[in-house]
Amino acid sequence: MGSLRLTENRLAPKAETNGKKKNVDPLLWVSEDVAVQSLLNKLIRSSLVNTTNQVEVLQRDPSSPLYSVKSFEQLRLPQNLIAQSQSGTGKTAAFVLAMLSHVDPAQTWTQCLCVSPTYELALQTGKVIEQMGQFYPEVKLSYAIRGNKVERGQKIQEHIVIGTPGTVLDWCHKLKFIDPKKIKVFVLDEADVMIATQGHQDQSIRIQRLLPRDCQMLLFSATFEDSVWRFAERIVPDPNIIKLKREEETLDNIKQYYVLCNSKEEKFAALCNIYGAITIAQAMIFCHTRKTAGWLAGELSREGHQVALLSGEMVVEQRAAVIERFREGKEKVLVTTNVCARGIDVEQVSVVINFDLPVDKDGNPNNETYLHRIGRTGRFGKRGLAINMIDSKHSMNILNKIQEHFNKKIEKLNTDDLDEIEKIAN
Ligand SMILES: Nc1ncnc2c1ncn2[C@@H]1O[C@H](COP(=O)(O)OP(=O)(O)OP(=O)(O)O)[C@@H](O)[C@H]1O
Repeated sequence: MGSLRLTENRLAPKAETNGKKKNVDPLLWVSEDVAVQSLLNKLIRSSLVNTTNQVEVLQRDPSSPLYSVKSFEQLRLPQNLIAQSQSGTGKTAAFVLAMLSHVDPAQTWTQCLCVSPTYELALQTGKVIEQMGQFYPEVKLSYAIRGNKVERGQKIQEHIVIGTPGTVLDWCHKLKFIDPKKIKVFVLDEADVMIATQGHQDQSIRIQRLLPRDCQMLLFSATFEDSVWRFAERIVPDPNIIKLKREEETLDNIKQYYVLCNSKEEKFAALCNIYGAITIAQAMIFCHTRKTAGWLAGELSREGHQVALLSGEMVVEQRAAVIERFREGKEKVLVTTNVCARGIDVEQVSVVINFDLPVDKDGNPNNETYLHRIGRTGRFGKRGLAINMIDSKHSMNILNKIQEHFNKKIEKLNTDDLDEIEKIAN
């Protein structure tokens, strides 16, 4: 039968059945009881039932969805989720699967929307949707990104649309390529930056307001500042929450070091010193401004090192081409700004260098960006190395604050000891 009797006292295991002794695992009983109670609570909270009696009646009715369910999850109701998980742990696969499992390929309109903060990330996530979707060939995907032209007056027939917030909003609202009322799943990737950045926030919320009330909302990121959590919980109705403790945010497989220098030039000399060691695999070097990134890439090239430069002022197609070359291993070192700090997944990156530490517009440490930057290495359990270059008392202070924030020691590294660096980089 499989139905549950929710009013029974299930805390006390029955010791006998038909007069015979039965071995009962008390833990199983307790956990079943918790599940039953949780199911009842959630059904009442969701206004699906009002009383325990009503549940009992429904559970006796074979035509009711409650007839055989043992948990709330088995009802397969769309559940909203705000989920935090460390960098490189597979959040993309999780939300791609959620989208694929909700698509009805017989309906030729967009049913799932995924919004990413950058063009590069939208392309990368689109590739994952294509790869995972190859086992579901009827499901079609479209990219709502700059440059992807759709004829006016048309409706998008693809089931899943991935894009950047401005273009997704245009497609749903101004251009009406998508009917937002038919969306079943809405994903905000890198949700904290989508919420914390003013422009992205306006666009994301305007998209969300166009969606039907029962649309499932999934918000994912490796980091959520406290104020962003509060905001996310306000905009997502009745969310399930997966939250990391602060000390769980940093990954032990990424070893963190700092190098002490006195100036930008000394940092450059130290970088040249370790260049051979860090290019055993691939490396990403982060700078605070486009100007520094351009300068550093130029200086490294003059020293005879082959590097690629990716920064925000390049047109998006150029940026996508640079990432592609880096992903294919044609370039070993990528000098970049925060435009690449989040989400970019290149398995072979074994070293991340913060040529400048990440700071916000007031010069305070940007802990979230630090975590995302170093998370470009150590993907899915691999080992990684993060090196922070310090050139002043001020930057040492910032590093100390980052250490305190994550409660994680960042060790001093001697750049003359190449053997040590090679050992770590390997
Ligand atoms: N179940 C799995 N088995 C093996 N590899 C996996 C699995 N799930 C994900 N991966 C791989 O792990 C890598 C990291 O995954 P992904 O990019 O989704 O991480 P993420 O959690 O979104 O990270 P970030 O916070 O940096 O965006 C990818 O290369 C992906 O292919």
